[in-house]
Amino acid sequence: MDTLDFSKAASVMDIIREVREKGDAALRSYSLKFDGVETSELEVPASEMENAWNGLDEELKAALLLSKGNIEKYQKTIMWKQMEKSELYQKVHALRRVGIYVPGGKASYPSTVLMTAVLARVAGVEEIVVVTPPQKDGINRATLAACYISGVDRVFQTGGAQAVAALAYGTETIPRVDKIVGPGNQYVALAKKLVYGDVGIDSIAGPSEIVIVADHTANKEWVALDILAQAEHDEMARTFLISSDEKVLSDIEEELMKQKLLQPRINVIEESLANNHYAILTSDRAESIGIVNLIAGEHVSIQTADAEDYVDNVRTAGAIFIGEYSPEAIGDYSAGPSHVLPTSGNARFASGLSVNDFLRTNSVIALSRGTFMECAATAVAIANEESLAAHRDSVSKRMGGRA
Ligand SMILES: NC(=O)c1ccc[n+]([C@@H]2O[C@H](COP(=O)([O-])OP(=O)(O)OC[C@H]3O[C@@H](n4cnc5c(N)ncnc54)[C@H](O)[C@@H]3O)[C@@H](O)[C@H]2O)c1
Ligand SMILES: N[C@H](CO)Cc1c[nH]c[nH+]1
Ligand SMILES: [Zn+2]
Repeated sequence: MDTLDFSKAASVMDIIREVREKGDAALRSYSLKFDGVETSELEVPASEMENAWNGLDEELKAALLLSKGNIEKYQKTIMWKQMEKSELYQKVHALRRVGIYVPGGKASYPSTVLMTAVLARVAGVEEIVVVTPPQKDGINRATLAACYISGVDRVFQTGGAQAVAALAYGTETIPRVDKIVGPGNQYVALAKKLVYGDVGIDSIAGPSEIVIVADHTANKEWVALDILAQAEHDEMARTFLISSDEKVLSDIEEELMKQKLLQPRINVIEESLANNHYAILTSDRAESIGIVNLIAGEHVSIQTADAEDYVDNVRTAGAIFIGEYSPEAIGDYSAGPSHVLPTSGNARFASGLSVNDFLRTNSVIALSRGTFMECAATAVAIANEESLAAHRDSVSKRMGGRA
């Protein structure tokens, strides 16, 4: 399901062009325009990261460290391994410099720092640069503290499409990176799409989404809160509730209307629910699974008696949360896998961010004469078919060996 708003693409293109032409001056002027903040200094001094960490209360410090530990543990288990050298093998390299977009428009996201920078560190990236929107009272303390414990090298206060352009092309102050990762709103997502090719990107991780399948065994209050937890991110956040039981749908919808009134971010929630919430009645389990796969949502949460059975059938999801004790919010903060996940149907072809996004590979071809001879005649035949005589001769001359 395509949900990027392309009517914004022209203005995003203008922003990118302006940053390429005017560099830091353009960043300052956009910060004033979109964030209402004067940014005479674009870089946050490294000492502020350490000070922020030292000033954090002990409970939050412990929480961030535990989350970091779980992220590291999980990412180490899934990291590509270096193959043994042989005649044909694949070599794994860490990227040299990466840029991380940490959102900061409607909320602060220290968790996103952990869910991105820790992965880059595990991969062995040499330099990690963070960009995040400027704030009137300075960058959020917990975000800076998370940068400190995650091993971020430099933090710049600039957000939106302009920050993505700065990372893609470099400015006087912000270094050009090899790859940009991290989630953001529509402007960020469109900018990443536009600069791709000049720089690597992870995937389009835009406004949050959840697809919940529930049956009569689901706890309606918990499900309602799971819906609200995504709706509170953004007016554009999309939430889907699927059930083959009409009463389950109506009970949960009723609970949702009650629960939303207790939420401090009610304004964002109401707009998100009004425009982007769907309650879908299906005829049976098979139809529910079909719809889940069609939506290809960022998060799929299964809260049914037979939740385990869904794992093999749900093929398109950023991440799958099985059972009532795997709420999506636990994945946002502390389970281990990154919460940076593909949105807008991108789960049809993209995966969630992992340590392997910070690696690249190249194949190595180091043939002995014997192995060369095994494939030489094939190469000559195909080169002839392609009428590429120099290719043919490059192989055939070697077939006779050195004089
Ligand atoms: N998919 C994921 O993995 C994931 C994870 C965390 C957050 N998110 C999503 O990230 C998003 C964060 O959005 P946010 O808005 O809070 O922060 P953000 O940092 O993504 O966007 C804020 C920036 O948007 C730019 N902007 C705002 N209005 C603009 C305009 N009219 N024209 C041009 N630029 C404009 C400004 O530069 C501002 O600094 C949410 O949609 C949330 O759901 C997704
Ligand atoms: N649910 C978001 C991804 O869509 C990630 C997040 C960060 N903090 C809270 N939630
Ligand atoms: Zn969330």
